[in-house]
Amino acid sequence: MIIQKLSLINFKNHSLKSFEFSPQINCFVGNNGAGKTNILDALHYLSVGKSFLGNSDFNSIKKEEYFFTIEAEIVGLEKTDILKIILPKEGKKSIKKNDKSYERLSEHIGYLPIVMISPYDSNLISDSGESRRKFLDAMISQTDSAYLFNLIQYQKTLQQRNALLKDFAKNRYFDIDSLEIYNEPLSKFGTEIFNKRKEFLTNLSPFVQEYYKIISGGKEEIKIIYQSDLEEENFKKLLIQNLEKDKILTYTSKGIHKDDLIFEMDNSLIKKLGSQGQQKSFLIALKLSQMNRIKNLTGKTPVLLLDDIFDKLDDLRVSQLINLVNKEHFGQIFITDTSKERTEFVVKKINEESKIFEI
Ligand SMILES: Nc1ncnc2c1ncn2[C@@H]1O[C@H](COP(=O)(O)OP(=O)(O)OP(=O)(O)O)[C@@H](O)[C@H]1O
Repeated sequence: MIIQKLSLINFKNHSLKSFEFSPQINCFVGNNGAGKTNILDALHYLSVGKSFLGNSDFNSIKKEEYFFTIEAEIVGLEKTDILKIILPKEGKKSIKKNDKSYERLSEHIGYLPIVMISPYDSNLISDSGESRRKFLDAMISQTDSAYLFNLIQYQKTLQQRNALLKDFAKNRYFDIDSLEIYNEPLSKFGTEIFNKRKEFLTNLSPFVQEYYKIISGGKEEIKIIYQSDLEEENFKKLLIQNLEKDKILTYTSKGIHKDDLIFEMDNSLIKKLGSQGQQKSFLIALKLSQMNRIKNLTGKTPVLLLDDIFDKLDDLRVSQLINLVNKEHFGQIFITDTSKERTEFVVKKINEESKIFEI
């Protein structure tokens, strides 16, 4: 899919802006705070109907205005569609394709896949396991609706089991039978999620390693390790073995809601030993692998958004990344950078049609 045209009205700091894009490389250059990332965020809205920052939609309406619109012409293999997102300050957000509203946002997901690489990704390395689980879940759900269903059911059941454990503690009472009602569905949904996560990471890891090797020029080796309670024992047994502990803690202490991903570089934690450039290279490799996976599973090449991509990368890594983009034909790409000269220099090396927009 190619984003051919984009018009913004009152979106963040942009009152009125229109662009006609190259089907290959598009760069936004300008000073800090000019609104380059905001344009990428508008493209992110077109893909999933919300900001990549996870903020409330109302923060995206330009200050002191009453609505925003994002309108785009999307060229597919067979036809061109008009996508329009309108958010009034008082009212509901609407997403329309060719003037027809979607009933549910989920019907739109997958129409225009986008992969974004941004400085905010560093949270994936530095934050708690929850952000890595969210990232993992988002990656798998993009192409697997059954996974999303299992995840929602698991979370509901977990909440109910935890509420019961709290209720027992509050009322100084315990009834094993009513607690065990939740063990069966929890282990069923949990085990399916565990198997999918394991399979997903087994398939993804070699790509991340390969991309990292290319970007770093073979300097370091990275590894992704999936850490789960279910590696040691089956889920039903775990729930039984940890019953006394759960009663004291008043929550379910074992399960896939405690899973984590360990990112290693040369057998040490990237979080501890990786420099900013090495961490960034790892995140780029991870996201490019995600992109590759979406492409293989859906047949659609995601649009690639590279926010502040050259910051913290040395010249070798920048040129390796460019070679990679050249070789793998990543489809339509949007890049932001503060330096026009650097962008022009980099773009010249890429063997594709490009446009540079000064913001
Ligand atoms: N709702 C809004 N209304 C008006 N301005 C906004 C709104 N939301 C964000 N902004 C402004 O947008 C600017 C940030 O834009 P953005 O992050 O796109 O900058 P950038 O060009 O990517 O900068 P950098 O080079 O520093 O990454 C800030 O000045 C911020 O105040």
